[in-house]
Amino acid sequence: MTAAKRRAGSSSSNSSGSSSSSSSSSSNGNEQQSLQQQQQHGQQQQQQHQQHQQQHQQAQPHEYQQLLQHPHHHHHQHYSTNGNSGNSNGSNPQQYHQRQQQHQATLRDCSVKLPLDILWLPKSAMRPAGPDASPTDCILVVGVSRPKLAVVFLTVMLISLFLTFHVLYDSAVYNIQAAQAVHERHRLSLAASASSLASSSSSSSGFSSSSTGAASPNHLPVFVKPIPSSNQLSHPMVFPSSRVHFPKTSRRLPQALIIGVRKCGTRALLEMLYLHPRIQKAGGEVHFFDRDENYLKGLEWYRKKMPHSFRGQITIEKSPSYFVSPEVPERVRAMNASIKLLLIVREPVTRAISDYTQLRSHAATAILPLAEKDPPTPRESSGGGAGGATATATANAAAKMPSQSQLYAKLQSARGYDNALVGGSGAGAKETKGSSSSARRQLAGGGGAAMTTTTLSPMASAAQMAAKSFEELAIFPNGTVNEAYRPLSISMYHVHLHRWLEVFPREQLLVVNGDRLIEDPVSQLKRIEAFLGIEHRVNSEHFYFNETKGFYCLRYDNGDRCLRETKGRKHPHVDPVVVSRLRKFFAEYNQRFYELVGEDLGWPEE
Ligand SMILES: Nc1ncnc2c1ncn2[C@@H]1O[C@H](COP(=O)(O)OS(=O)(=O)O)[C@@H](OP(=O)(O)O)[C@H]1O
Repeated sequence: MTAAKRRAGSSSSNSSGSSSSSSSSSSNGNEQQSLQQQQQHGQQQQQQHQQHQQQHQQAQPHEYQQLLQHPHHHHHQHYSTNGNSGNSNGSNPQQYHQRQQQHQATLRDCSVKLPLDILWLPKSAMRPAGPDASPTDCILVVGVSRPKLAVVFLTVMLISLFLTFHVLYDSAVYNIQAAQAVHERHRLSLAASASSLASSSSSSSGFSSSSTGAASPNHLPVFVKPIPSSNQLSHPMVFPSSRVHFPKTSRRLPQALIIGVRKCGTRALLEMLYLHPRIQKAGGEVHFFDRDENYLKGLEWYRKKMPHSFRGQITIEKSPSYFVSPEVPERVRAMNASIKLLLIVREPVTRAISDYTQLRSHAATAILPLAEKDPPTPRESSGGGAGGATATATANAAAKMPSQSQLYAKLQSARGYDNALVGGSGAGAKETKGSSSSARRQLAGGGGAAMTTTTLSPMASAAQMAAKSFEELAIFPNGTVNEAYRPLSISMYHVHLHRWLEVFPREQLLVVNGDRLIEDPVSQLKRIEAFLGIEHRVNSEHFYFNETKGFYCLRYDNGDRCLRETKGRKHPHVDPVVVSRLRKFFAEYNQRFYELVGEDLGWPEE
C-alpha cells in the first residue's frame, strides 16, 4: 500500500515536471511555435503512453484479467510488481516468486485487520485507453472487505458528527437564552425600581436588599435580584458559577404549586426553595387557575408565563388564592394529576391579623392620592365617580403620583381579595365578577348582622377600611365572631383543604408550618426537599438573621437579600381579649384541620 502511494507520488511529480518543461518552452518561442511544440509534445506523450500500455499488457496480461475478475487479489500483485518489477525482472524468478508470496501473505494479514482496502490503479485499467488518456491518470478504488464493520464504522462517525453539531447548536441557543435572561432581569430591575418610587404596594413581592447597607427599617429599597455584571451572573440556577451547565432550557408547566395560604409565608417559601439548584420559580403570581379570564387563555398561555428551566429542574408557581378558590383543584388536576402541592399555614389568628394589616395598608395607599385628586371618569374606573375629591393638588404632585386608574385597580384588588371568596355566605363563598357591593361590605366590616347595604364610593370604602380596627371588623358589637369577615374565613383551613383532598390524594400535598419557617427555615426546607424528591442542598449557610427586619434573610453567592418591606410588616396591636376570643373560636376548626392533615400543629386555643 505504501509503495503504491509512493508510486502515485512519483507519477504525479513526473507529470508536473513535464508540464513545467512545456511552460518553459512556451515562454521561449512565439505563440504558434509553442502551440506546435505543445501539440508535438502531446502526441509524443500519447505515443509513449500507448507503447507503455502495450508493453505493460504484454508483460503482465494476466494481471488485468485478474483485476477485472478479482480486484483484491490483483491489487496485491499489482503492488508487488510495480514496487519491485525493475529488480525482480532482472533477478532469479524463484526468488521473485518467493518475495511475491511473502508480500501477499503480509498484505493478506493487513486486509484481514482493516475493513477497507484502498487500491491505487491507472485509470486505463478501468476503461479502454483513449487518445486523451495519460499514464499519470489514476483512479482510487475503495473496496469494502468487511461491509458490516464498515457500516458500524461509518455509523459511529455519522453519530459523532451529529453530536458535535448538536452540542454546538445547543451552546449557541444557551448563549442566546442567557443573554435574553440578563436583558429581562435588567428590565425587571428597572421596572421594580420605578414602581418602588411610585408606591410601596406588595402585589407580587420580591426582595429588599440588605447588601446595599443603607436600608432603613421603615424604607427598605425594593430589590429584584441585582443586575448582573458581564462576568458575574446572579441567577443561582441559570448561571451557576460552580454548577453543571445543561445545554437545553425550555418553559415547562409547573411540576409543583404553592397553593397558599395567603400571608403565611408563600413568598418566603418560594424564594427559599429557589436557593436550590433544582428549582425554578415563576416570578409573579400568575393566577391561572383561579381567574377565569386567565384560565380561558389555555395551558400554552400559562406555560409561557413559566421561567426557562433545564431538564431535571422543578418549576414552581405560587398563587396563594388557589387554596380558597373552589374551582381550582379540579383545574389543577386537569393539567397534571400527579402535581405536588405545597400548602403553607400559620396560626390562624396571626394570619388573619397579617391579612388585615395588608388590606389596611392597601386601602391607606389608595386613599391618600384619591383624596387629593378629582374622582376618575367612568372610563377610568368601574368603581363609580362619587367622592370628596378636591381640586387642590398641584400639577407637580399629581405628576409624581400613580394614575387614577392605577390607584383604583389597586383598591379593587384590595377589595377583590385576589378574586377569592368574600362576605356574607361564609368560608366557601366565591366572589362573582362585578359584585362590588359585596366587596364594599367586606371593606366595611363583612357580612352578618352588622352588614351595611349602603353603596359607598371607592374612596369612602377605602376610608372605612383604613379607619376600622381589626377588633371592630372581627367581632360584632354583641361579641360574636364575624365569620364572614374574610381574613377570618380564609383562616378556616379545613373548609378549603377539604375540597383539595377530594381531588388529590393526601400524599401529594405537603403542609408546611409557616411559623416554623420564620424561626427555622432549614428544617422546613429539608422536609420540602424530601417531598419534592430533590437532594438536600439548602442549609444554614444560605441564611442569616437580620436584626433590623426581625426575619431570616437569604444569602447568595453575590450578596445578601431580605424579602421586601411588605413581608414582615409590623402588625397593629390587637386587644388580647379579642385574640383570645378568636383563638377559642378557631380551636374547633383547627382540630378538624389537624385531622385532615394527620398532624397536630399545636396552635394555641386561647
Ligand atoms: N424570611 C421572611 N422574611 C419576611 N417575611 C417572612 C419570612 N418568612 C416568613 N415570612 C412571613 O411571610 C408573610 C407574608 O406571607 P406571604 O408571602 O404569603 O404574603 S402574600 O399572601 O403573598 O401577600 C409575612 O407576614 P407579615 O409578617 O404579616 O408581613 C411574614 O411573616
